[in-house]
Amino acid sequence: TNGSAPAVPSDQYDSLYLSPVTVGSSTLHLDFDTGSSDLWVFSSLQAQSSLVGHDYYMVDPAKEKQGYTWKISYGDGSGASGKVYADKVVVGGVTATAQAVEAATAVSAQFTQDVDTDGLLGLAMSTLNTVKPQQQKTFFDTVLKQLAQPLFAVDLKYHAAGSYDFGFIDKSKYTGAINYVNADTSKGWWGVSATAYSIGNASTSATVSGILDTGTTLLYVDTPIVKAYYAKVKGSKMDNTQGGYVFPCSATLPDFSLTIGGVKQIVPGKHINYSPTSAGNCFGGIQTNDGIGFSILGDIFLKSKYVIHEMGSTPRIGFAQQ
Ligand SMILES: Cc1c(C=O)c(-c2nnc3c4c(C[n+]5cc6c(C)n(C)c(C)c6c(Cl)n5)n(C)c(C)c4cnn23)c(C)n1C
Repeated sequence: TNGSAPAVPSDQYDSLYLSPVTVGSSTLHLDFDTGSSDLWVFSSLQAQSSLVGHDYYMVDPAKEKQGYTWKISYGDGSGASGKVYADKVVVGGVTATAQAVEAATAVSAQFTQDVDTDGLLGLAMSTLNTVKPQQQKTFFDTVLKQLAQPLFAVDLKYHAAGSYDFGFIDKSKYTGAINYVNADTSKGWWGVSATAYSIGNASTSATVSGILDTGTTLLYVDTPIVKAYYAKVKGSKMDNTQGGYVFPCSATLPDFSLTIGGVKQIVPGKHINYSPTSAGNCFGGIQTNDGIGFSILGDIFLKSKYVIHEMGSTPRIGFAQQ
């Protein structure tokens, strides 16, 4: 089988993308996250006050995996925890009959406030799943054998609805060749490395090691690269109150690229204006990875590409131009 689900921006800045998923008998809107490996949902186990505005999973005690718990924290400091159920999960017509569904008993304020997101669906390696006493499989791992091809493809778009394809490559979603590189899955993520970056049409050799992460809004790279980029943006500055580089919203932003597998993967300058700040500037889509330890190729990087994640005998990543 194969299937496709839409990926709809949750707000006008593409802060995150939401996809409809049937969990048990409810349809929830989940944030598909290639940077984590838990499928967790808002649930009837939470206080009613936490559920206002959310769709949520009505737990069925008969489906509980007794004694199983989960607890996850994310790069922005948010987190959630709860209990585990085995239930039917359907994404774009692809069905997992007994998928581990992690029902929240507690979620951090960032999630309660974001009333559109009913949970996350992890698409990294199952080795990062947080369920105890026994790690559970991601949705992709659960359905892998039934897929026509062992892959999913990510088609996030700039200020528009894209899609996630499971089990097939949709030729209508990209132009030109697909450029494949081996993925480094040793740390549980979809890891890639670049051998150069370019700002405008000036290219510089550098090793950039990072992970593809649909769950992260921005593009986080090494500080010297970030400084070199904003040196080309008139009026840009590091604004500690905003927590990153900002610039006048009227500034012209140069294109940025990372060379992966010998091919320049270009991020159009337009995509690097993330959103206006409260202080009348605009917040940059490229920010420093200080404190993270590696680069994170988030939505700002992904939304100009069609990215195939193939879990074959050797995991591979394929990049194509949208
Ligand atoms: C190391 C790292 C990250 C690693 O991932 C990261 C990050 N970047 N976007 C997100 C996340 C998101 C996406 N997300 C980003 C948002 C931004 C930038 N803004 C202003 C809002 C309102 C957002 C919402 Cl609701 N949601 N979600 C839903 C979760 C659980 C995230 C966790 N971390 N995260 C940051 C900020 N940092 C430093």
